[in-house]
Parts: sequence; structure tokens; C-alpha cells
Amino acid sequence: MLYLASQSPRRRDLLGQLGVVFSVLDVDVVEQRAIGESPTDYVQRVACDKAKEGFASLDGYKRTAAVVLGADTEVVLDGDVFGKPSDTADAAAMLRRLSGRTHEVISAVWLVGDDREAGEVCVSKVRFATLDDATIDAYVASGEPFGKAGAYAIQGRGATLIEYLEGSYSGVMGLPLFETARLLRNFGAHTA
Ligand SMILES: Cc1cn([C@H]2C[C@H](O)[C@@H](COP(=O)(O)OP(=O)(O)OP(=O)(O)O)O2)c(=O)[nH]c1=O
Repeated sequence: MLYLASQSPRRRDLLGQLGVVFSVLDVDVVEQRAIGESPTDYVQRVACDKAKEGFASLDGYKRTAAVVLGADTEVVLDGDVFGKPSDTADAAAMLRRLSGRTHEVISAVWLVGDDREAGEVCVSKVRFATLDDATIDAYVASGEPFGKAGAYAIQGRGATLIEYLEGSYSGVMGLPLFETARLLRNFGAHTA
């Protein structure tokens, strides 16, 4: 049985696109980058922690045949990791920094089974248009930035801020589907 350890509605929709049957587990992992931890190591670790916490939440008898998927997505600019904005000012500050620049979006997917684990990382580049204060304020006021790494959603109005994307659209949205499908296949997890 495949489980998705995530509260993100985007990840549910994206995993559904693969045609796999899965159940959702609610996990609540503390996302805190350790001192000296690289952005990639951090994203991988958090994805792995989510999958492990999901696996640990299963009743013992369900664990034998279980595969739990955890994922994490962060926006990285100049070595700084932008997670989900804490408030309006934080969201506006992130968008001001992303304005007119190219940043990376790192997404990791991790699978944890009874006695094994495997993961993949996907890095995409996103180029933002130069944004004036009025555009930033209006976008923040729309509410869309909240709950999204880097304070934008490529799948929403945020698309109007993006000049180009080099990489994986689904990866920026939170679950890189090419990598996820390959991982599930290699893991021997059932796909329909
Ligand atoms: C950059 C970007 C991020 N996001 C979202 C994907 C993730 O849901 C979120 C990054 O936060 P995450 O911590 O990766 O995920 P989450 O807290 O939403 O869900 P969970 O930990 O329960 O799996 O940002 C978009 O929806 N669109 C985008 O363009």
C-alpha cells in the first residue's frame, strides 16, 4: 500500500496524476535548517523525515507492505533557503528578493518501506520578472503566497510573475512527477 505523508493538496493532486492508488497520512515535521547544512541536504532530509514520520505513524501490522512517500520543496537564492512565508511582511520581502532574478526550486521525494528507503532530488531554475511594489502588494493581498515556498504559486496567479522556467513544472509545484514515477518503479511500488 502506498501512503503520501503530506498535508499539501497540491501533492495529492500531483500524485493522483500518476494513476496510483494511495492514502494520505498527516505528518507535522519541524522544518529547520541545521547550521552548515546545504540547501540540497536540507530538502532531502526534510523529505526523508516526513516519510519516516508517516511510516512510524502506521500500525505495526500495516508496515510490512507499506511504502510511504514524503516530499519537500524549498526556494533557494544566493544560498538562502526560502520556505513558506510567516506573514505578509515576510512574503513581500521574499518576493522583493526574487524580483528580476533567477532562483532555484529544489524538490526532494523520499520513499520509506519496511527495511529500505530511496529518494531523488529535482532542481529547477525560475526567472522572475522585475516586480514593482504595487504588484508585490497586490499579489500578497491575494493570499496566494501563503503556504507556498518562496511566497508564490507557479500554478496560480504566480505564473504572471515568471518569465521562464528551466526544469520541472511539477517539481516547482511540490512533487516532481518524472522523478517520482521513476522512484516508485525502481522501488517496486505499484503503479496502475
Ligand atoms: C514554489 C512553489 C511552491 N508551492 C508549494 C508546494 C508545497 O506545498 C509548499 C512548500 O512547502 P513544503 O514544506 O514542501 O510542503 P507543505 O508544508 O505544503 O506540505 P507537507 O509538508 O505536508 O507535504 O509550497 C506551490 O504550490 N507552488 C509553487 O510554485
